[in-house]
Amino acid sequence: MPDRKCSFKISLAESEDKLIETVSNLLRRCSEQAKDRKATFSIGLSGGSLVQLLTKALRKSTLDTSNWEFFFCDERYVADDHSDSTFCAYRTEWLSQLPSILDSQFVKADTTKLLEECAADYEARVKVKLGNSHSVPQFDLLLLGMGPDGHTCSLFPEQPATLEETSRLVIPIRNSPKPPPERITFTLPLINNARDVAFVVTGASKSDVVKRVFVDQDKQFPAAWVDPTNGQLTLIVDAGAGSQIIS
Ligand SMILES: O=C1O[C@H](COP(=O)(O)O)[C@@H](O)[C@H](O)[C@H]1O
Repeated sequence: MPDRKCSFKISLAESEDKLIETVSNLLRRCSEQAKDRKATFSIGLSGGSLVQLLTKALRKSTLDTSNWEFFFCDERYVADDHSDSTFCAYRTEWLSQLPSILDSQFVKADTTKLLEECAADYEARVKVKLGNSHSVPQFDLLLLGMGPDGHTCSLFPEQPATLEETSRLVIPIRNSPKPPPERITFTLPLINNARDVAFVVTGASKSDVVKRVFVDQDKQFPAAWVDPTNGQLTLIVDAGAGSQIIS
């Protein structure tokens, strides 16, 4: 098996309840560690299936989220109230289910700007919020999903040049193979500078790609490029997604 720079842990959950508990425990550990360092806990969110799972994990936990700041690892380039918007998905869920989380805790992209500007502006917002002491800001935690094609954030296998980005931390995406076609996404320098990065992947249809990404580390899949330089990588899977990695 190829080497990783980071420490890597797999959590296989036998039921949805166990998976949600595992995500809650991760949130507790990372937010408590952040408390020792600074006033806020910075967490980058992904969309898709993670929205429901994270909502359940936060509801189950008794965590005080008042000092948490929620960013978006990728965002679809649509209006804030569009059904494809990841911000809209979280806001809609959390308004009713987690009303203590305020709109002001979301650091979201301004999708009224032109796509290029939207990406550059979001990078600037991340830098301002997380401080400029490091040339690449450091998130406390990034929660990532992975598609059946091995994409993560909006880094797709059909667009390998996006994996070579070394200077920009947030880039525009055009012609995304998965709709909607226009998006913005964190790039590898920002992702791999996080303290903790966790993939949450569910469903038997992803079992093959889970093995190819996390066991074989097959670099044709963008998710296989996630390897936090000084951080912890965690894979949280259910029995379906993890069925080919159980030894
Ligand atoms: O389009 C996206 O897909 C991925 C994976 O979504 P899932 O529903 O298969 O979990 C998601 O992580 C990303 O944020 C989103 O923009």
